[in-house]
Amino acid sequence: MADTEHRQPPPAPEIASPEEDPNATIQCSSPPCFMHELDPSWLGFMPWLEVRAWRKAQRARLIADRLAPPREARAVRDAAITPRIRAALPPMAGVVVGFYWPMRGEYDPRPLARALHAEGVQLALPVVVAKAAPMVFRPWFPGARLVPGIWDIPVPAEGEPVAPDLLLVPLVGFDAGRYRLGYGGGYYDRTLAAMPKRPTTIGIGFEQGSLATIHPQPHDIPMDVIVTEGRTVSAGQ
Ligand SMILES: Nc1nc2c(c(=O)[nH]1)N(C=O)[C@@H](CNc1ccc(C(=O)N[C@@H](CCC(=O)O)C(=O)O)cc1)CN2
Ligand SMILES: Nc1ncnc2c1ncn2[C@@H]1O[C@H](COP(=O)(O)OP(=O)(O)OP(=O)(O)O)[C@@H](O)[C@H]1O
Repeated sequence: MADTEHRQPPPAPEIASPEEDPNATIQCSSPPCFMHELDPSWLGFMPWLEVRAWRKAQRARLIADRLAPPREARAVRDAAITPRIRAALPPMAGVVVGFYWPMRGEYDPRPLARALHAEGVQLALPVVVAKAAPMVFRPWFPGARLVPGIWDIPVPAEGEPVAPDLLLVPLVGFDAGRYRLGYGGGYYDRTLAAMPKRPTTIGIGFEQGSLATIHPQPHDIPMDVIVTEGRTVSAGQ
């Protein structure tokens, strides 16, 4: 009877185990999965250990690359950044600004810090007080006594910690989501996560540090604004 034939289950596919016959053709109801052949970064979920290794390689490449131009060319690049930071600053009355003491070819924010100080703005520098812990910010003013901190970066020798309302944050790299690549200590992320009132963050980098993605992780906190010698990128742009 035709009806009964229709109810017959389809013939079982002939599946030979690879041990039996490595050339056997396997019939499946859907194509075999090929996800494992794709670059995990393309899929958007590179595992953390891979991300960490990738970031380490990018840091080394980007730091060497930004130090490559002669000093004069780097000064020209810095000079294009200063007015962009100025334009991105909110009204500064009563605002505490955290900046940084530059190293390894970072944009030099010290002239801007001196100018802001002359305008009555209170400034502060980050201090690593313990490894893998949030940083504190100590007041800075021209002539403040500085001592070597982590990596020999100068930090104010004394002063009660202050809470910045605005942070100038150095970037090694950055991406289209305004996520930041730093030096791999996680210090800014930890500090921002621990601050009761999140300050406005202005990330400062160079165009050579632009990456498609830094493969942001749950701990990565994006910058509010990113300034380079060629662009100012804010939320909603
Ligand atoms: N000019 C400037 N000052 C700054 C910072 C900065 O980025 N620029 N910082 C911004 O954070 C803090 C210092 N940042 C540091 C970041 C990482 C390591 C560190 O020990 N890195 C490890 C690598 C970690 C890893 O890859 O897992 C190392 O080099 O061994 C030290 C200091 C405070 N001062
Ligand atoms: N809020 C946090 N709490 C605990 N660990 C954190 C936090 N933020 C970052 N980390 C850890 O810090 C490490 C480094 O992070 P990441 O690669 O993002 O550093 P980075 O932003 O480039 O460094 P830096 O800010 O020091 O320049 C990671 O192992 C990460 O898990």
